[in-house]
Amino acid sequence: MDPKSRKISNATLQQWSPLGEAKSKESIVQTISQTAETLSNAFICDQQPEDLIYNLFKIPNKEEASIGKLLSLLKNFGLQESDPRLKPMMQKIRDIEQAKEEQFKEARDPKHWKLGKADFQKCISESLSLISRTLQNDLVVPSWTQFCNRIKDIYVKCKPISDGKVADYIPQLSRFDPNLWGVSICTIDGQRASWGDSKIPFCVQSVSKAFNYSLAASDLGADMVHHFVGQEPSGRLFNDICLDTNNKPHNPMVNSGAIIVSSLIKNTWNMADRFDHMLTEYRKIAGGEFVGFNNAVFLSERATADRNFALSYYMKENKCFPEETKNLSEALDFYFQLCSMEVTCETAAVMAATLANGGVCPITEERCIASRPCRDVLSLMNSCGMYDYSGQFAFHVGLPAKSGVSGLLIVVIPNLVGIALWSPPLDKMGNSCRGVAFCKELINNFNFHTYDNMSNNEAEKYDPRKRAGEREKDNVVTLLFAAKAGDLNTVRRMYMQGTDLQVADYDKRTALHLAACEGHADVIRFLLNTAKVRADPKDRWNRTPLQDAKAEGHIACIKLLEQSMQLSEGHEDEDEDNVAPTKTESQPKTVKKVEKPKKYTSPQRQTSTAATIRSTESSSTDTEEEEEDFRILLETKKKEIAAYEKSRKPLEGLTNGI
Ligand SMILES: NC(=O)CC[C@H](N)C(=O)O
Repeated sequence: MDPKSRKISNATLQQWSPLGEAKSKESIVQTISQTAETLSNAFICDQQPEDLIYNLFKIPNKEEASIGKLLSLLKNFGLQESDPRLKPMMQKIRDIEQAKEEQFKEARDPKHWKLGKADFQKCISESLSLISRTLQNDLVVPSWTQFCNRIKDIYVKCKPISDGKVADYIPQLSRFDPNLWGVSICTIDGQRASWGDSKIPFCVQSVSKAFNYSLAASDLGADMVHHFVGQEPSGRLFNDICLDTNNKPHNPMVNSGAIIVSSLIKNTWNMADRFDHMLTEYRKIAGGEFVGFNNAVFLSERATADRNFALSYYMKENKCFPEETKNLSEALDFYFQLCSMEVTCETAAVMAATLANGGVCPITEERCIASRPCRDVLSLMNSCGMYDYSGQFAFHVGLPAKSGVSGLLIVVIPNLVGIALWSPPLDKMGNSCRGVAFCKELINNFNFHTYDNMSNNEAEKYDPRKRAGEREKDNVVTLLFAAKAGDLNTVRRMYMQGTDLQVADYDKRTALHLAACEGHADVIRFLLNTAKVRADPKDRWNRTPLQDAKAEGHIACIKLLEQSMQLSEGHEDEDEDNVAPTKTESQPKTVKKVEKPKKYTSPQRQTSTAATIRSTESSSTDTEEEEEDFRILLETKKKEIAAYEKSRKPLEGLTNGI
């Protein structure tokens, strides 16, 4: 993709204008594009990436570059200063700043950190790959600001929802304010953003089931885990006392399965080491973000867990536990501890992004979950993650998700982003009401549903992965193939969606060219009469659709194109006069004699000699009557167009209708 076509947001450009002399938007974009292009081909250019980046942020007429501007650019693409991949750079900046403060005895404004070339390059050296990718706009969501604005709109739209009830069967949970509402996102490239109550800690509760299963399966293997737990949705409430037909828990996402899965984790270790192990693993999945433990919730849940004890004794009776489980209270304590792990929305988004990223944490690039368990947990989240709402969620949202009674709901868009939603009020299935509403609205706006990406999909939803040029490129490709195939419905749909039907590919070929080449008169008629495209676009070889039609001998297409070209010539005459036609002027003008087309043989467009002869012959076989009829039709249509221009009402006859 030509780097010049990569969009740099205005916000980013605004950031840069104070770089010494006021740089025009074009010159900044030019510099970034040149840098991006060179960075993407660094291996073939003589400049080192560090030099390129230094020059990009260099302050004119000074031997310094602004590291502050670099940081604000990274921020515009969603990369946080706290990102572990930027920590070495941030540490070096602080060390240099500290040394300078000591030297100059003055506090310096961090926003405009100016560093000499050696210091600047020392700072960026350990984060070079991420910085280069960002400058090449090569992150998974290139238009970050636009994407975030759309997510924020959905967050705002869901805020007034007041359905649901805060869980109270665990007393500590019931103390949360029902108005709390937080949203955080993290892409597989570590681009992050948050809205609302995203920094307030809360317990993961059943969301832990997804990560416990992932870690157990990574450690023991899927087959071992599924010797004890099934993969079928239960269709029942998350804490129902029931087993499947094999007398096993239905799946790891309901309480029965989760209790058994947690009893499989490091079950020969002592309780303290088991807990430490899981806290460490959770923190790895979270990329070092906050993961705590809420002892009050743990104690409160343990003291009110009759249902889970009853369920566990029922499973003990059915020999569901591994033989290593000797003490049911300890087994349940461990399960309750994992449910009482504390996170924030921001943490949970990184954890969800680790699942979206195939088990590798996006902000540390550390593998935390093996690939197969990551695939398996997403399958189970897709089929069982929302309890007995899972079927409807898969239908309406079509994404892997896991909910918990604290009001947390994580959603995973594989290979793109992890989303954490938190709002305590729950529906009767135990899912966050605002969270579920957000997911439905997300699918209304983005093509994230598993089956939104079918070919010939008619829904025009936003895909944040697309670069601006790619979206246009898609339209061109779709339109030209439709015109070539004579697929008028697709051409009509794209017209209805506001696509410019005059778009051309890199050979400057348009839909009209393709339709003329293939003889699709109905498509030509629609393009000319309804979409009002220019009748005479010229491709790279200076060839018009009329010449294509004649080269291929498509008579009907020739007539339509000649008629339209003459109409527009006549129209241009009127425009040239630029005066309202007076009574005498409205008299029919003599129609210019249409030049017989010259024979066309372009190296790229060798047409068969027969077709060429046919087209030349066909234009000479027109009878005088036909030409007279044609002239009369021409004059009638000219008058109708003049009247239409005045009345701006739909024109009968000429339009193809939609
Ligand atoms: N759905 C949930 O979040 C339930 C978790 C809770 N700890 C329980 O076992 O009931």
